Amino acid sequence: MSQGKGDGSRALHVRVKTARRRTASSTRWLQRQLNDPYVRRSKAEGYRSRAAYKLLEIDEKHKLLKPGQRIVDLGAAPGGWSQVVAAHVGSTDEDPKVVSIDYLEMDALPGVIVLQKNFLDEDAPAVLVAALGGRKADLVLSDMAAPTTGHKKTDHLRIMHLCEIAAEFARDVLAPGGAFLAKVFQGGTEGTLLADLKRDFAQVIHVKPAASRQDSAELYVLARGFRGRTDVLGTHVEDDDPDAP
Ligand SMILES: C[S@@+](CC[C@H](N)C(=O)[O-])C[C@H]1O[C@@H](n2cnc3c(N)ncnc32)[C@H](O)[C@@H]1O
Repeated sequence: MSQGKGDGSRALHVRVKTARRRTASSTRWLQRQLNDPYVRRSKAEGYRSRAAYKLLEIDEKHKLLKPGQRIVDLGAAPGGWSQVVAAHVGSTDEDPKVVSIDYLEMDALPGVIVLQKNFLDEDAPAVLVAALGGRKADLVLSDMAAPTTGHKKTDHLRIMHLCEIAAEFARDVLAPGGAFLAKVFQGGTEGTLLADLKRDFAQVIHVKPAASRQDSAELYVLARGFRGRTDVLGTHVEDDDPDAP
């Protein structure tokens, strides 16, 4: 059946309204960027993202970063956190100590092995371990966030899923005493994830740096003092286990 004149003009009206809403939202976003002191600071200080200040603040308070550490940065693009950690640990191209992964393209950074790959790919952990040269890491960072859908429950579930997989990976690659810092959502980690972190790390806390927008539901879980790998029964696995990475 052919579309009536009324239907056509209604469709056009909806399209105009949608376009106006999109323009208004990009204008609001642009305005927020222009007014954001962390965006201005990152441009002035040469950081690729305002996110760099979240890690700098967490480190200032909790003293996470030390020279010589090996670090994995999950969800690294555009590279603010990688810049911060590479400088702190003294990573160089000759002896790279930082491995970063993102499914988005990320410009090269001195002292950082940059992998363009989806962390959820089945072979991603093996690729990361190979990039570490088979050595253990001292710190696993995850600032991974899937694009938001606007549906709070879906966004919460997606970010917590990324955190769970990141925590599983951290257990496999961290040296005893190592730490895990990951983005979570609103109420923070709970249930099995929190219980598992508390079992495997000496200290688990949630932190919200000032650079994290106050109106955002973002929060970070910081787990320190990794006790070493455990098997499915919760028994500790020795480090020289031939199956260990
Ligand atoms: C908030 S940004 C990270 C910002 C970064 N920490 C910085 O300082 O520049 C989140 C990143 O997570 C990445 N990401 C989300 N899911 C991912 C996945 N499954 N695998 C790899 N990267 C992912 C996104 O592409 C995005 O670049």
